[in-house]
Amino acid sequence: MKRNFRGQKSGSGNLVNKEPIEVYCRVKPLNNSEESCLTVIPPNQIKISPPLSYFRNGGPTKAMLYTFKKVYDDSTSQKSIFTSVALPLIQNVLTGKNGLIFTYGVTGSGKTFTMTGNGQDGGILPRCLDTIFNSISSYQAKKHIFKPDRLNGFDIQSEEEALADKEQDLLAQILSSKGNRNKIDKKGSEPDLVGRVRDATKIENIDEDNVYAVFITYVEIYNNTVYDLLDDVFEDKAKPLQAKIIREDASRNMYVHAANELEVYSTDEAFEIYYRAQKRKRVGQTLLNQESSRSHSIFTIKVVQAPLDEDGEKVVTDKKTMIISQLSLVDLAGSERTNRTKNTGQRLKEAGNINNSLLTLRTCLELLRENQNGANKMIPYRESRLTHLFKNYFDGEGQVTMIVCVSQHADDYDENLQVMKFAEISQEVQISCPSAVKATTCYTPGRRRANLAFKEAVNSEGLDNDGAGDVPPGPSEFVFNKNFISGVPKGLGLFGNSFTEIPDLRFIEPDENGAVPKFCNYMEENLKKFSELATEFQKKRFDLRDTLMQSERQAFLTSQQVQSLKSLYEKEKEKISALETRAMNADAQAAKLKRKTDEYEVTIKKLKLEVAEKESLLNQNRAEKDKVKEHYTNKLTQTQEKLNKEMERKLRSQKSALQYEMRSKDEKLRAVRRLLSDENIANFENIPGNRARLPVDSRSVESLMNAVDTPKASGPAGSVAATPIAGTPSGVTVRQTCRRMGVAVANRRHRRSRSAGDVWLEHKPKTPVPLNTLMQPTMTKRKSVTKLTDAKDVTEKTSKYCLMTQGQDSDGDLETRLYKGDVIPTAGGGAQVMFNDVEVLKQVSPTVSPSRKRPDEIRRDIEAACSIALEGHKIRRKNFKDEK
Ligand SMILES: Nc1ncnc2c1ncn2[C@@H]1O[C@H](COP(=O)(O)OP(=O)(O)OP(=O)(O)O)[C@@H](O)[C@H]1O
Repeated sequence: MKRNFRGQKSGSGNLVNKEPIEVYCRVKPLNNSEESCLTVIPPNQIKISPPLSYFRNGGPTKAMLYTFKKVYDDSTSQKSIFTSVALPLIQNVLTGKNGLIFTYGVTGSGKTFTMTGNGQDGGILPRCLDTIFNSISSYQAKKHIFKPDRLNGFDIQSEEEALADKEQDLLAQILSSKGNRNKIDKKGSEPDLVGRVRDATKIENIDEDNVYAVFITYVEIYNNTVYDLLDDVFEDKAKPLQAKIIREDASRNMYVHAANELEVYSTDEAFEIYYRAQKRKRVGQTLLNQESSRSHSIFTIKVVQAPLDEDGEKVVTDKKTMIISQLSLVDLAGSERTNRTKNTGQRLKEAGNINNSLLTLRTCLELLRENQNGANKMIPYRESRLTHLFKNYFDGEGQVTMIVCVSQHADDYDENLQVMKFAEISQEVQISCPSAVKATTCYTPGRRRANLAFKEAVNSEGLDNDGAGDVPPGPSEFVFNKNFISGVPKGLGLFGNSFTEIPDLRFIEPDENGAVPKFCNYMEENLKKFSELATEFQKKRFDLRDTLMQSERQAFLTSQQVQSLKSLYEKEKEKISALETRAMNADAQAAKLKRKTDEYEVTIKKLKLEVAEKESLLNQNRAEKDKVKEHYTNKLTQTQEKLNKEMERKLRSQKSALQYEMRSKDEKLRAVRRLLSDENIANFENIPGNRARLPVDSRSVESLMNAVDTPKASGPAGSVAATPIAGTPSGVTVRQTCRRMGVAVANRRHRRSRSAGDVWLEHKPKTPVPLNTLMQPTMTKRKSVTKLTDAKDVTEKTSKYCLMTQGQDSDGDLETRLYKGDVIPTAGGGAQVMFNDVEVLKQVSPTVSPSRKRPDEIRRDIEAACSIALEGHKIRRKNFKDEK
């Protein structure tokens, strides 16, 4: 049964347990007295301390402790590393399990040394080969029994086919001028090979009833491209190197397509090939390593085994019984820091690719670790050829072991820390391990040994192959019959049926019955036929071979096409799934956006409705307002009209009342005048000397009133001449009466002394408007009254009289008038005022244009002023009467 990685996992259900990646650490010895940054704490710990320069530069000072499965100090031999790290994996490989060993570390830390070593002290790789061949040497299949099918599988050929292939191989080797790639030419061997110290380790207990064959492949991943190091193209410098592709076989195992798989029969043969290929490996000189690997190299040892038949003689050609397992030995290129290697150009590009692929490896392991903790992330194996090729291992198709190589050099401190972190991650990754595979056959175990024992017995006792004859021949008898034919080699037996009937001849000496001539005839006839048949067979064989080759080519091409289609399909599938995911995301986003849009639309609708409602409300309000406005405007107009009419009516009535009043006042005044002229003047004149003392220009309130009331009057009172009062700036005129009769006469003799200064009687309205103006009348000594109630106010001490009126002028501005006059005591003990000055204080609004006062307004003002003055006059008259 052909066992393959995937088949083991899914088909047989052999996955029993999970094991973490085994991580070992090897410390490279220091040169001379360099400063070390590592301390090995046996058996499995390592302490990394920052070098002294870090302390000096103020860097981290903490030492870090890392634990591995085992730590090997700088004195550990190659042999002991091989024994504890690689030997278990070889045991696994021989029992059908796969294994992967890779060395990881910074450049120059000893990865290649650990993997390959040198002739005197071989590394893991030569020791693995030695051990495998030591273990299977007694059970090796003849060469070409197993033939690679170039699709990561093997075919089992019959011995004849294997022989034919061998012949062809030899012929090709002879014909090829370039020599034989498998030929071991001791003369041309590597110096390492000549004095090579072999490892004598041998694994016991392998299945003896199987035959084994070993195949090797050797590829490198350089700048993320896979090259076959066993490719003959390398010999021909003119031909460009062929990049190989990584494919998945029918059982979903990854392999390098069209990479040479060479069958090796011994360690020497394997080494010859390995060293020749090793020369092809990209190695370069850097500051940190004279021979620095610029590529990841993968040396794979495939062990193919198939059981022997029931006789323990020949290989069972059923492919299903075949077991294929492999051990991959990976020497990773070292991680590099450009600032240390100072690489440029091609070396820099290589370093970039190396670091990228190592980073992908690290990412894959990190994600694997996360996934086993419950995450479900996609592992980006395809991002690098390295991880892509080992996908199966990480998916649980074999045991994975890592050797972390570290250099103690203080300069490597930083990089060692990174390596340690990677190692820590790796150790936490659990990988499913398939159990040992055993071919399930119905044959008896130990048949090889039994067969061998039988053969030995035959040889020693001279027994016939079939063990017995029908008629045992006598000592001098030779029997030629069917039984004899069955003992003929297979090549002849094949044609047994084509030959003439076998005569049953018995040769007895002497030849009495002429058996010899008969036998000779028979042999001649059959020889002729045999040669004819042989020619025909050969022809048919070649035909068949051609047909087979053609069909194989066809099949190969078809499978290639299928593979490329498959990979295309896979890519497309991936693309489609990515697009689907994107589409789903986009759908989800679109749905989200649609939901939002719907929500917004609903909100907009709501808001629109609200706006419409508010607008209609606003319109209603506006209409109502307009209505109200119109209503009130109408009302206002009506009211205004009404008021106007009312006012006009009132005005008219007031006017008429006023006129009536004026008339009655005039009447009264006239009556007073008459009275005065009839009574007082008569009395006054009766007082001697009075008439003579009457001043010519004396002015009385009465005359003032007359002047205002009847500007042009010329009645019985006598003629009036308008004379401006001297010193009155405003041009206020007072009428000088011609008549002396009835006028209060100022008694100049009684004028009060002015030495003490004038005493003013300020007669002002009850509530004067505060003027706050600078133009205030100068009245140092004054007495302010709002009403003349007491005659003493005028008669005693007062020498000046000032009457203040306030009102609006025609422009609506405030106008204050100060009528000033001298208080002149009258002869009767009273007093009269002689107005000699009018001051007008006007408060003008700058916004209102001035307009002239109408004469009737002026008249009214004077009237008002005079009525106030009259009051005083009345009082005086009364006092006068009282006195009398
Ligand atoms: N354990 C060791 N004992 C003795 N010499 C060693 C040991 N490890 C490494 N060396 C030596 O150190 C040098 C560098 O080692 P090696 O080439 O194996 O490093 P590397 O890690 O493979 O470097 P790169 O990644 O650049 O290929 C070699 O000369 C090698 O012989």
